[in-house]
Amino acid sequence: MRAFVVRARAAPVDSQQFLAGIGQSAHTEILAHTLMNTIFVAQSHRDDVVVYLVLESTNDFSRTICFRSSELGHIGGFHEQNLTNKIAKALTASKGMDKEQLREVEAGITVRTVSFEKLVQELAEEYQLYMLEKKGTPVRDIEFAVNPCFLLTDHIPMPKKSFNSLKRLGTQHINLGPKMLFASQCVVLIHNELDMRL
Ligand SMILES: C[S@@+](CC[C@H](N)C(=O)[O-])C[C@H]1O[C@@H](n2cnc3c(N)ncnc32)[C@H](O)[C@@H]1O
Repeated sequence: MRAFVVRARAAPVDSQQFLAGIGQSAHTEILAHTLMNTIFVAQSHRDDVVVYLVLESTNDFSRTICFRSSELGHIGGFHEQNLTNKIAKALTASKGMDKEQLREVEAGITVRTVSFEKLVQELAEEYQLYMLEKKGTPVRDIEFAVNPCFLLTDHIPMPKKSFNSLKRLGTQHINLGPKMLFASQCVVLIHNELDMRL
């Protein structure tokens, strides 16, 4: 299984604010673009992918929306509006949830009030964590674990204090080349790198 976690520090957990953030300083469209490129390929979708979107602009709890590609029903297309609406639907479903609760949204989509830190602690039990980072080891020198989990951010960098906890979880750092890329571009390169090694 390939897992991807996008830590969206600027993304509001209120569905209306989330939608209003498209093309604005919150750049919530990043989540739709990354979701598209992690799950979909031409005329099909990958069936071995789990994507966690962690939205952190909140007055109560972060919202972690999970998409399991193998369980998704017909989700109505991969265009940005459809994907942002799926995210907004999950946020609406999460209204009023207490800490660390989970709700089913629709087939293959759940929402949890769980923080990034807690999520990666859980994932580290099942996956080898890889943080996408300009200062990391060149991707072609990395020997990937069977179950890799890739950690990315939106346009706001990972806070320094997360580096220590990620280090304790054995996180490796990966560089994808000299250009600073969008998260949605990183996931394409990662998939390709893994596909080429199959
Ligand atoms: C637009 S970048 C984030 C930019 C952010 N201002 C920063 O300085 O980290 C989105 C995500 O892609 C990752 N990323 C972008 N280019 C990369 C590269 N060449 N190698 C590895 N990760 C990269 C970043 O680490 C981040 O997780």
